Order: sequence, then C-alpha cells, then structure tokens
Amino acid sequence: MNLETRKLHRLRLQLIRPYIYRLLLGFIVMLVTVVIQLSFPKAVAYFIDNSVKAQQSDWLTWVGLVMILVFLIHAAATSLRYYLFESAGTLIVTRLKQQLYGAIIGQGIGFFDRNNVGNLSNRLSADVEVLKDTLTMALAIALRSLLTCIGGAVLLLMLSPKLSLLMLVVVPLSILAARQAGKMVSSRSKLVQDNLADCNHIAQESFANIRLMHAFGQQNGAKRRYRAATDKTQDLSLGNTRIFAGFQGVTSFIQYMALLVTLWFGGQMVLEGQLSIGELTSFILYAAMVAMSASGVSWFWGEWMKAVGATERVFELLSLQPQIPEGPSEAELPQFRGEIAFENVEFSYPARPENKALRRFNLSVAAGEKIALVGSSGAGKSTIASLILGFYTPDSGKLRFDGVDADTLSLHAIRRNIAIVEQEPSLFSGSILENIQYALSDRLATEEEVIQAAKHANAHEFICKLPCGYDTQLGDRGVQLSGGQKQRIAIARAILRDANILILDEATSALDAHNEHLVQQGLEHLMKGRTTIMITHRFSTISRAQRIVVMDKGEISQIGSHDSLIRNSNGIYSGLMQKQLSYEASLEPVPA
Ligand SMILES: Nc1ncnc2c1ncn2[C@@H]1O[C@H](COP(=O)(O)OP(=O)(O)OP(=O)(O)O)[C@@H](O)[C@H]1O
Repeated sequence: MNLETRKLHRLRLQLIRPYIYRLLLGFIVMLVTVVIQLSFPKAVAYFIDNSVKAQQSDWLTWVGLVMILVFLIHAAATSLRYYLFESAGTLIVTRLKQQLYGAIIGQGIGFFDRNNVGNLSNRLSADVEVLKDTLTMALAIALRSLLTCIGGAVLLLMLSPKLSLLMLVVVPLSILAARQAGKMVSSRSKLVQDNLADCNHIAQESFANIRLMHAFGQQNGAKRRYRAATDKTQDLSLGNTRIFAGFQGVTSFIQYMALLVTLWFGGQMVLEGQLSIGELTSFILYAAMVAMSASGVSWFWGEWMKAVGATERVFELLSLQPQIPEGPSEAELPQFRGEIAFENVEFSYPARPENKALRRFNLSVAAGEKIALVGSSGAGKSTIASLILGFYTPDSGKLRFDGVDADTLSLHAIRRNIAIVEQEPSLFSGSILENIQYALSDRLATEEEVIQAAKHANAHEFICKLPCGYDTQLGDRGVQLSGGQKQRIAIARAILRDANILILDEATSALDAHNEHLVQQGLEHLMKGRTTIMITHRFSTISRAQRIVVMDKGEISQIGSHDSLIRNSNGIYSGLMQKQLSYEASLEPVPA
C-alpha cells in the first residue's frame, strides 16, 4: 500500500470514527440475531429427533411458545440493527458531504479553472451516495454474513468433522471468485462515476443555457450529445453487471455442488448409524447457511471495491489542503487606505502557462483615485481585477496595498477591503434582503442598513413595488429581475460592504438609457471616497475616471486623462473611443 492509498484509507476511517459507538451497538444487536439464526438448525434437529418420541401434545405447545418468544426477540433485534446501521450510514454521508463541500469551496480560483462544475457536483451527489449504500446495508449484511459463516463453520465441525472438510473446498472457492470479480469491478466503477459526471455536466450546462439552445434550435444536437455520454456510461455499467452475473452463476453452481456432495456422503453416514436424520438435516441447513453467508461476505467485497473505486476522487478532493484557511473575523482585520501598486508584474494563468496575460505591468493607484481600465478583448483588464482580489498571485513582480507586499497579507485581510460589482451580477436564490446582506460575512446587516444601502443604490423604489418588498424571493423559483435591477442590487451590496477599494467590472453594460442613468447615480454614491478600478468601455463610466489606463496584450499602451489621451490621434484610445461614442450615439438618449 503506497502513502497516497494509506492516506485515503485514513480519511475513510476518520469519517467513521464519530459513529463508532452506534456501529458497535449495531454489531452487538446483530450478534443476538446471528446466535438465534445459528440455533435454528439445532432446534430443527432436536424437533425431528424428539417429536417421534414425544407422546404428549404439551411438549409441542411448549416448543411453539418458546419459538414465538425467540422470533419476537429476533424481530426486535433485526429492526434495531437495521436502524442503527442505516442511520450511521446517513450520518456518515451527511458529514462527508459537508466536509467535501468545505474542501471544494476552500480551493483557490485556479482549481475551478481546472475542474468543471458538473463534475464537482457529481462528486457531492452520485459518488457520495455510492458510499452510503455500501456503508449501510452492504456493511451490515457483510458483518452478519461473516459472523454466521464463522459460527456455522464451528457448529459444522462439532456435528461432523468429516463432512465439514467438504465445506473447506467450497468456501475458499466462492471467496476466490468474489475477489476476482471485485478487482475487475473496482477500476471499472471509477470509470462509470467519471462518465456519470460527464453526463451530469452536459445536462447542467444545457439547462443553464436553455434559452440559447431553444433560440438556435439545438435540442436535437443536445439530445445526441447527452445520448452519446449516457450510452457510454450504460456500456460500462452493463460490463460490470455482466461480471457480477458471471460471479452469481459460478457461486450458485459451487453451492449446489456442495449440497449434492453433502447429501451423498451424509446419506451414507446415516445408513451406517454415524449420524441421526435430525443431525444430517441440521448439517445441511448449517452448510447452506455457511455457503450463503460466505457469498454474502464476498458480495460485500465486490460492493466495497466498487465504492472504493467510485469514491476515490471524493477522498482525493478531501485530502486537498484548503487554499483559503478560516480567517479572523472581518472586524479584527486592518482597514486599508486604498493605495494599490503593481510593480513589474508578470502573470500567466495556470491553465495556460504559455500565454502571458500580463507583462511588466506597472501601475500605482493613489487612495481614493478612480482608474478606468480600457482595451480590446483579452487585453488583460479582468486579470488585473483577479490579481487584486487574490484569485491568483503574480508569477513575478510585486503587488502592494498601502505599500505593504500582498504576499505578507492574508487573503482575508485583502478581501475585507474590496467590494466588487460584476458584469453579470450574481444573485442567489433567497430574498432580496439576504442577497444584499451577503455583503458582510461576519455579521448579519440590519434591515435599516440594507434599506439605506438600497436607497443609495437607487434600488429601494423598485424593491418596494415588488409583491413582498425586501422579502421577495429571487432565483429559479422566485422573481426574475431585469439586468438594471440586478445591477442596482449588486451596487447596494457593495455599498453595504463599505470597503475602501472598489472594482467595477463593466458595471453598466447592456442597459437601456433610463436604467443606466439610475445605475450611474447608484455608482456615483458607491464610488465616493473609494479607490475605484473600473473595467469598462462605456464613455459615461470612463468620464468619471481621473486616469485612464489603456491596455494592449497584457501591457499598458497609454495612460492619462481622457482629454490628454484623445488628443493623441495615433493611440489606441482615440480609436477605441471613436467606435464607442458612435455606438453609444446609436442608443436611446438619457431621459431628462
Ligand atoms: N481563467 C483563465 N484561464 C486561462 N486563461 C485565461 C483565463 N482568463 C483569461 N485568460 C486569458 O488571459 C488573457 C487576458 O484575459 P482577460 O480576461 O484579463 O482580458 P480582458 O481584457 O478582461 O478581456 P474582456 O474585455 O474580453 O473581458 C486572455 O488571453 C485570456 O484568454
């Protein structure tokens, strides 16, 4: 076993540890059921050998009453055992899901560039469920089978050592068959889970883009892609089923052969007076019990191997070190004045190391200064925002906040001082109130604070007109908001965050003139007194900037005020602005 495998095994055991007493109690209750089960053939033998001699019906009544009592105890123990194991499985899986979710969201942004969302959510749902099935019923059945198998073997030996030797041939054979099947299934299960994740990814992506799919009439193409992915999973699953089917056939043949041989030799022993008929009957019952439980143990082995294969990725994810460890509460973190300095920063995204997103980038932003980043698509504007937010770190060069090297500051400290309004504002399912309260992570903002922020963001009026005001539910099952309304909620959120550094990522794109006017008013309030980095094409936003940084292929190509840049008719800026202004002129005028 190598170090990695040992580490994964340790993680599995850690998961079970808190529920060990529940499992132990389940085990004890299970022992009761096994003892009763094992005494059943003995009771049958006693019944057969004595009922002929018994003259009074009293004897039969007593035997019947004792049996009812025993069956009742067995029934109660079975229910308790079922509950204890099933509940332990549910508790373990819930804990696993919570830990896995924490491990995933604790990873840096680069991790999400490499792993797609469908895959990750599949790990949380399908993979974890496989483990649950194994941990609950399969484990319970395997333990019971193991106990029955051992107890039955001891009783067989006591009844007839000679006949028991025959069993020594059968049990190892079926265990061997199961081990072989288990090995084959384990690696295939991993493939099945990976393919299931791909199917999930395709489905999720198409649901998320359902409007686009309908608009372009791509339903048939989408069906074809989904069919191809599910067919692949189906082939792999059927392969596994075939292995199991073969295994079932082999073990059942071994068992029947064992029965035949036992009857053959046992019959002769009865004829020779070495065994009574009752003893032979109980021997056969024990033999069947041992054979059945041996295949139960081996079946579990197969299930376990399947679960090990299927959950390998889950435990790999769990073993990842969190990139963003838990931090102190936001109130304890230092407040920046808002100076930002890039010194000779070079950066390539980990997913595309050959492509330099920033080259020798130098920029000093004073506290409270408003900077607009402009440039063609792919010039590196969003990359600047990602580095400021600490989503990635520069490959070389320095990034400083208030003159302090960002490497020496915690991500919590940096992010505490930044608010962001995104291009496509993200709103969660939940009320409008909760969506604005999202601004603060260490305390719940009061309703008054939220209303105040919404008023400054020009959002209060439209929120009040909604059916449930601030309690209106958003998201899939809630109210759908317009682009401008979403942006005003995002602005309210940023106002409530009250950070000294503000990042506006094309915050006023794709709005009609009236909405843009309202959003601009909200932004104006938001930007007051804060260092602001605006990523934009819109003239109305650019005109608010004190300096404009024109970017081209990861470098600064021009820098200065709008007036100074526009005078240079050879620069990129004047070309960009001419196009932008003629585009904006074609839009509806702002109402008075
Ligand atoms: N997550 C990523 N992984 C790999 N490469 C990326 C990633 N994000 C951006 N890039 C690449 O980095 C370069 C800079 O991209 P960036 O998003 O900063 O440009 P931008 O100026 O913001 O463009 P746009 O105006 O279109 O948003 C581009 O070549 C882009 O393809």
